[in-house]
Amino acid sequence: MDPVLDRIGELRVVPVVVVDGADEGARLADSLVAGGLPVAEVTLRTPGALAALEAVAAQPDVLVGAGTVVTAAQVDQVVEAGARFLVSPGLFEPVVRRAQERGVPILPGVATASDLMRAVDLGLDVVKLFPASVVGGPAAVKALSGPFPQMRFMPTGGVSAANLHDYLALDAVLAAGGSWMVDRALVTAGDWAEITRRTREAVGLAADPSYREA
Ligand SMILES: O=C(O)C(=O)C[C@H](O)[C@H](O)COP(=O)(O)O
Repeated sequence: MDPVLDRIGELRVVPVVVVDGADEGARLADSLVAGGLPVAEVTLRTPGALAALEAVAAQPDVLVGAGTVVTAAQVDQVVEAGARFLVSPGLFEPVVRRAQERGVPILPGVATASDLMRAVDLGLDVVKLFPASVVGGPAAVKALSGPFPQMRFMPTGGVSAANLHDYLALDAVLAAGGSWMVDRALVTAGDWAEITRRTREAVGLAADPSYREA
């Protein structure tokens, strides 16, 4: 597997963040490092998302990716801003192919077996399951893994501290993604301490081996 995806698999949890501008990006990076989870998927959902991405990328300890990448042009923009992995809500071939041309791993969103067939055809071995809770949660991962035993998933959408273990217990799950640690309201309120607390809690949950026995 790609070394960046391997690293995501070691970290097991990927905070999905909505941050706007370099200042929020830098503070976010510090908060995640303080919480022991040096990885972020910076979504392209704010006017200052690229500046935020660059600020996170400037923190050498943090593995930064870009989320909500929906066009091939955005692939170029985020790679140039320093993104080391890309995440897309769906599977759109021009986006996947551009990422492959740029040599940056991409996790496109899948929700059906047909999406997975296209992912396999594109040579992918890790995908995002999105929106995970809506398409069936851990049961959907299990069911979709049947015909695609080599595929690994990053369920995202509706993941929280309350259900993280249900996903991480599955062998097919590389890591789980979600915004619960970095709620947008906490960012706008400047409550970086709460972001660090939630991040640390997620790290603790991911490190707790009890879910393996469930
Ligand atoms: O737009 C994208 O590319 C995304 O990455 C979507 C996010 O993964 C989800 O919006 C996170 O879902 P929640 O954790 O339920 O907030």
